[in-house]
Amino acid sequence: MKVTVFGTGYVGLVTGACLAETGHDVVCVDVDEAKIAALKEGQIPIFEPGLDSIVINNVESGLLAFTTDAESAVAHANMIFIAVGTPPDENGSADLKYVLNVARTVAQYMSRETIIVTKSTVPVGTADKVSAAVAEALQSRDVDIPYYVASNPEFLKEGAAVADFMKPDRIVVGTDAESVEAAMRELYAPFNRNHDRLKFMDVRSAELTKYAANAMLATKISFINEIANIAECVGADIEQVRAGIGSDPRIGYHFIYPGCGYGGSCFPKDVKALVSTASQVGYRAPLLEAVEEVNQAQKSRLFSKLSAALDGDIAGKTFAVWGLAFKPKTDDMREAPSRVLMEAIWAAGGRVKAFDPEAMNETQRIYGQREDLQLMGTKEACLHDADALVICTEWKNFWAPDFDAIKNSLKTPLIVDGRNIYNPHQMTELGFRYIGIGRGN
Ligand SMILES: NC(=O)c1ccc[n+]([C@@H]2O[C@H](COP(=O)([O-])OP(=O)(O)OC[C@H]3O[C@@H](n4cnc5c(N)ncnc54)[C@H](O)[C@@H]3O)[C@@H](O)[C@H]2O)c1
Ligand SMILES: O=c1ccn([C@@H]2O[C@H](COP(=O)(O)OP(=O)(O)O[C@H]3O[C@H](CO)[C@@H](O)[C@H](O)[C@H]3O)[C@@H](O)[C@H]2O)c(=O)[nH]1
Repeated sequence: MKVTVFGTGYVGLVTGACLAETGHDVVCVDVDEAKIAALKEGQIPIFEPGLDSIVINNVESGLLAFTTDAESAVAHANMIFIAVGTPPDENGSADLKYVLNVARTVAQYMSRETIIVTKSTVPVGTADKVSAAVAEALQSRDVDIPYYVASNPEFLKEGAAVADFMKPDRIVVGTDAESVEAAMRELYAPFNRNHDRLKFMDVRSAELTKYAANAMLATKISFINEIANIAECVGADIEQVRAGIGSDPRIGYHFIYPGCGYGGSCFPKDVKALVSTASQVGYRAPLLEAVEEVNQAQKSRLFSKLSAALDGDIAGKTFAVWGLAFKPKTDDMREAPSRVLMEAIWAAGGRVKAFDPEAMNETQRIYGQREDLQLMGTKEACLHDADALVICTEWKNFWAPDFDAIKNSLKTPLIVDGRNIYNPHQMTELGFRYIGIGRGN
């Protein structure tokens, strides 16, 4: 099938590349000229495992093309995906300006019956707004072209985006139109072979399903972080508690890893947006408000622990920071806990030597040159003459380091571990002062 995708970020690029990989004929369009120029050259603007090869192969085979020309992109297909950003506005609601701009652009150029599919994460009722924007633009052109607006929220995780898209747990489609259902079945047939993963529902339910999924996952994380904080106060080890509760299949092991708070471009903004949606219809959502509040506090705990371990004496000291991305296998630093930690260290007069396997360029882009931040080429290089090591992201490469070398390099053998990747007893035996999350210290 011919498909057009607006937006070449994490979702748009992965959607376009994965649809092309299964034989669809895809054009991806973006307003960012530099990004499109780079993609045309085979340069992938984000680090996402497996993405570069499917983009390059499908561009070569002619099934995937990139453009900034919206008119030709709309002419390419009568199934058009909107996969642009929905950042929070000043009230925490999702800002729909990019989504509605695309809707108007599509209406400006479309010449035949068109299915417009919202893949961006959008609040309940957005399909109606998209529909109204299209209707208005068509009216101002004085044309009457039939169109449908469907919802098809995306559930991929960064760092596993290609794998998630290729093997989805479910594909949610909100539509009331049988013809749209048939088109979506055809589009997703390659992803739907052994089990029927397609879940058709009404548009509002599809829009809410996306927020409900993210809010549920964020709730699990804030829940375990709160239990971790209680564990600290009562001298229990959250890792043993986690194993104890996760073995109950009603609870499960997924998304109950305690840490330094959830980050990324989705959970923080989507929980806030759902709280905002609820409040707009007169419902206060105290559980979701608490999920957000616990997470904010959790992100500050690494610095509090570091500062407490040094009796508040941060000024003039240097700290090795391992892991800058908000999670492993990505270079994305949006809402990353590492940023809260580093900014607190700097505010207190400390310095940072940092390493991340993929997010060094992104860190440089965000913070530029500053004399209290040194980006080091290896994790070992951060340690020399540092007053402590702080771990923000659980990259696999950090799990089994040479502990003797760490001890020899650090000025004091202090490790603050925001992801609980080491064994506290072993660390004590090795002579470290080891502070984890929810581990009785
Ligand atoms: N990042 C994720 O893991 C993820 C997963 C599921 C859902 N989502 C949702 O998907 C949406 C997109 O997220 P993302 O992370 O891919 O965003 P992103 O910021 O990485 O990319 C958005 C892209 O849209 C482009 N754009 C903006 N206006 C445009 C226009 N008028 N025409 C064409 N392109 C335009 C931007 O230039 C940018 O390249 C958001 O609603 C997000 O919540 C994200
Ligand atoms: O047990 C856990 C699991 C995750 N996290 C943190 O939670 C954040 C988000 O992680 P993850 O969900 O793996 O990454 P995202 O790429 O943000 O993906 C989420 O957000 C996407 C955008 O909406 C959705 O599509 C995905 O289904 C949803 O998992 C990261 O900071 C993780 O460190 C924890 O602290 N503990």
